[in-house]
Amino acid sequence: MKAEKNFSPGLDGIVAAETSISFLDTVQSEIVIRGYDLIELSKTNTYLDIVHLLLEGVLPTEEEKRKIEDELKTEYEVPQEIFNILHLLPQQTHPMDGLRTGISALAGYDNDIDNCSVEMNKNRAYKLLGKVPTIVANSYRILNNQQPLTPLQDLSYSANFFYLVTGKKPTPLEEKIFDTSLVLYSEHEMPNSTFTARVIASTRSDLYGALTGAVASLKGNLHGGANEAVMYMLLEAKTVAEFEELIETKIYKKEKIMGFGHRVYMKKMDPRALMMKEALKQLCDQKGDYLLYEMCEAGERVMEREKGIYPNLDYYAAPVYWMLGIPIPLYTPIFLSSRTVGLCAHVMEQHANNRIFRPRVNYIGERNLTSKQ
Ligand SMILES: CC(=O)SCCNC(=O)CCNC(=O)[C@H](O)C(C)(C)COP(=O)(O)OP(=O)(O)OC[C@H]1O[C@@H](n2cnc3c(N)ncnc32)[C@H](O)[C@@H]1OP(=O)(O)O
Ligand SMILES: O=C([O-])CC(=O)C(=O)O
Repeated sequence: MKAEKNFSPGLDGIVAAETSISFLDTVQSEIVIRGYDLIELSKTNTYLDIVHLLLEGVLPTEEEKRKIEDELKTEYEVPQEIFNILHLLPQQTHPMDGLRTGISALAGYDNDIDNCSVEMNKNRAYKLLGKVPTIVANSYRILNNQQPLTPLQDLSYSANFFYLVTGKKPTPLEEKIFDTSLVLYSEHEMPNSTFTARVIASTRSDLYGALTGAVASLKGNLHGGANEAVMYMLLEAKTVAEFEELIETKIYKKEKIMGFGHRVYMKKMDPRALMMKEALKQLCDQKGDYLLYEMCEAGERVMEREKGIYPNLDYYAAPVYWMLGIPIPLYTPIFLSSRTVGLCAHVMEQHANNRIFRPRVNYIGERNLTSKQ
């Protein structure tokens, strides 16, 4: 049957929204975030600057930054009932599913949930930015029979998050690199999870529901779940030669290599990956151990030679998180936590200028059947 409607599998190349939040400009090689280049921002600004930029539309003054940090600190605490729910989950539950459950349950604490005004959603976004790191870390701890950790008020936002996921206070270098990873993960135009959140929001459903859907989307290893998959793949090899062989075998078997490829960057390197590669180098310099760095570079060379495909952010974020001492099942939840701000900005924008998403299909099934014998 001839297709009657425009159809692009995976919505490849289809424009799904008008936005003033972000844009991947592949011609000028720029990740535009409210007018700024994300890569430049990651060199000079912190995650809280990006939070202010995404939610308020402008970079903050020093005083505004202090104010949002103070405000976020008042939101670190999570209702005990959320932890009680997490305690009821089977131990094999992935922390990403614990996080999905936790964010979903927070909806019940909102007394004005049907109010989707920009101001209300912005207040919710700040509350979520305070609570999500606490839920991320403690869902992992609870599911691993460890006592939940209490956030430390005397640390910066990112240092406290680092403390929650590792159980130790970061050195200045560790804090800087962890914060940079949060900046790089904060927002990226219209990936599957953001699209999911906007589709849910477009029915006038609430921010918690939109985020819950986005968590489920981001968990998949074609998307955010790739950072954990990359680390498991790296751990399969003990030497550079073994890692090269592993990648070659996977290519031979026509398997997807985690941490490579991207719908928008296609055959170019994700510029965020380069920033994390530099961070990995710094961590290796400090430790005097370059094995992971050399394995990653070797993997890059094999993929360039055999497939002409380059790393995305997850490829280098994974070994960076490993070197920082973060448990692997927390890599994707950390990505989601950082992306919370971008997702909230998109839900706010969708609610403020909404039309329900309702696409059509090319029907390729049967017609004119009859139930009568
Ligand atoms: C931060 C992030 O969320 S970034 C994404 C993280 N995800 C991953 O790293 C998972 C691995 N990568 C992939 O699966 C893909 O590159 C995606 C999902 C990111 C993009 O998918 P799409 O845009 O649909 O590209 P698609 O999967 O069609 O790939 C196009 C071609 O490149 C190949 N290809 C793409 N990525 C890879 C890869 N990682 N390993 C091997 N081959 C690949 C495909 O096999 C396909 O080849 P073919 O045309 O010969 O069949
Ligand atoms: O843009 C995408 O499709 C995936 C991605 O890199 C991200 O969400 O950071």
